[in-house]
Amino acid sequence: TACSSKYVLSQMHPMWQGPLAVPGGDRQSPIDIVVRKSIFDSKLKPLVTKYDPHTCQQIWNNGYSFLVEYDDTTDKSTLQGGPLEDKFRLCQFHFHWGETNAWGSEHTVDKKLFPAELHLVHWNSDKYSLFEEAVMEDNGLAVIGVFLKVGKRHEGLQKLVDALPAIRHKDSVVEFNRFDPGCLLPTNTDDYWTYHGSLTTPPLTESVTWIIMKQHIEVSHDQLAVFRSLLFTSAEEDMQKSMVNNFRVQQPLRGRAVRSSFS
Ligand SMILES: NS(=O)(=O)c1nnc(N(Cc2cn(-c3ccccc3)nn2)Cc2cn([C@@H]3O[C@H](CO)[C@@H](O)[C@H](O)[C@H]3O)nn2)s1
Ligand SMILES: [Zn+2]
Repeated sequence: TACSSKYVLSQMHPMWQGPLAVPGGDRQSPIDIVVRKSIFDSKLKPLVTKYDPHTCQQIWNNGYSFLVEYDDTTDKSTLQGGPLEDKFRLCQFHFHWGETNAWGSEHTVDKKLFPAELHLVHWNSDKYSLFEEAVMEDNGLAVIGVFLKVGKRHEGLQKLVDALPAIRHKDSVVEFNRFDPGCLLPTNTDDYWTYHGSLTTPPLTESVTWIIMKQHIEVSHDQLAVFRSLLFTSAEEDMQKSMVNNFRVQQPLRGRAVRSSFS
């Protein structure tokens, strides 16, 4: 019977059927970026990222995505500049993707969907001493979003892709070191959109300065297919569900301005 064989279903994870909008939330993410309504701000500076590959610690499947976690006990891997006043520490990066290449990103540009989106999560280490503190504050977090397109193979990503079979199930972890997240940024990091929003997974706190790169990166069809071989479910569960469509539905702009660093 179905319950005895471990067959794989690709379906919306209950989490994403969760709160469509946080009650009273007026700066929720993700959003559609309407290019012609974005406002050029000449005061926006280039991003300054200083990532130390040695602070990379582990890669794990948290049941929503897979996270590459960094040692954020010192200012070794940081982000500053751009729209930011303070220095922010990298704590992790992860991705969101679809079950096909037709969709998967959380943000869109003039409604254009991308097959996947990378998020590099940082917290304000000038003002707070722990992620848990920063995540509750207006200016606590900064997340860089990078769109992925299907094209040529991404050599830097392959090391990460090769580690995924070891973390197929929820809560599996493997040691992962010496990975430079800078290799996942596009060549041009001067052109971006920025707006004030929220985490796109619970607790959905409205503490994120979003920095969405205008330039995408390319990964191969096969590399994305390995993302889809991950499972939402743990090894013990009977019904294995493939980890796909792990993106949140888009949220109302509520009058927020989206600024661009380029005209
Ligand atoms: N789609 S996205 O908008 O970008 C993101 N969506 N969620 C993200 N994270 C998960 C998360 C955890 N918490 C949280 C809030 C209050 C108390 C405890 C945890 N909020 N968001 C970001 C994230 C943080 N972490 C790790 O959380 C630990 C505390 O649980 C902390 O000690 C580590 O330093 C840090 O790395 N993992 N993920 S991002
Ligand atoms: Zn994310």
